[in-house]
Amino acid sequence: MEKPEVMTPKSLDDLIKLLHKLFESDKINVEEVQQIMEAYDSNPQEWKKFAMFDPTRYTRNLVDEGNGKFNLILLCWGEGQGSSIHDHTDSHCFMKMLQGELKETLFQWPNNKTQDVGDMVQKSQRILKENQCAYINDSLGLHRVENDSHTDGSVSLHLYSPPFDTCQTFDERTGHKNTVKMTFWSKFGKRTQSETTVSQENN
Ligand SMILES: N[C@@H](CS(=O)O)C(=O)O
Ligand SMILES: [Fe+2]
Repeated sequence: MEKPEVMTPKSLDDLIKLLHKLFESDKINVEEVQQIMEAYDSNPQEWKKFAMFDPTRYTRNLVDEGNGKFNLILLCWGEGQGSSIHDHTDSHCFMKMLQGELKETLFQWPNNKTQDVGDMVQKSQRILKENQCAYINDSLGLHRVENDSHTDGSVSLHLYSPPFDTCQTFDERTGHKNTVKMTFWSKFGKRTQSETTVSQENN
C-alpha cells in the first residue's frame, strides 16, 4: 500500500490549523502528528512573539489551546537550564525543536512499591536537533530535558494531549516523587500575572 503523503505546514499558523484538524478525531495517530510537526520548517519570525526567556529557569509560553483537545506550548531554555525528571500525566507529549539543541535523558519509572529506592535508572540519552520532533508518554518512561549550551538559548514547541497542568517530578538520587503545578510564563504572547504564592515547579 502507498504511504499517505506527509502534509507540509507552510507556517506556524498552518501547522496549528493542521493540528486542529487532526485532533478533531478522537483517535490520534502518533506518527502522523510527529511527522507533521517535524515537517514544519522553523521560522523564528513566526514564533518570536511567544519566545520569552527568564534568566533563572526555563519558561512555558502558551501558544494555542487546541479546542480543548491539546495545549501547544513554546518553551524557552536559557543556557544551562533544564527540567527535573518528570512524567507526562498520561498524556501524549510531542516536542519539536525550533532553535538550538536540547539533551533528552530517559529514565525508568522507579519501583514505587518501596519508597526511596535509590538512584533512578537511566535508559538512554540523545541530542535533539533543530526541526526534529521527539515523542514520549508515560509508558515509554520518564525524562529530563536540558540545554547544555554555555552560549546559546534553545526553543522547543510542545504539544500535550489531553492538556494537563500538574505532573510528577522525581529525585534522581532517591526516586522520591512530588506532584507539582505547571504554570505559564505567558499566554498568547502576553506575560501572565506573576503568582503571589510561590509554587513548586518542574524547573
Ligand atoms: N514536559 C516539560 C518540558 S520537558 O522537559 O519535556 C514541561 O511541559 O514543562
Ligand atoms: Fe517533558
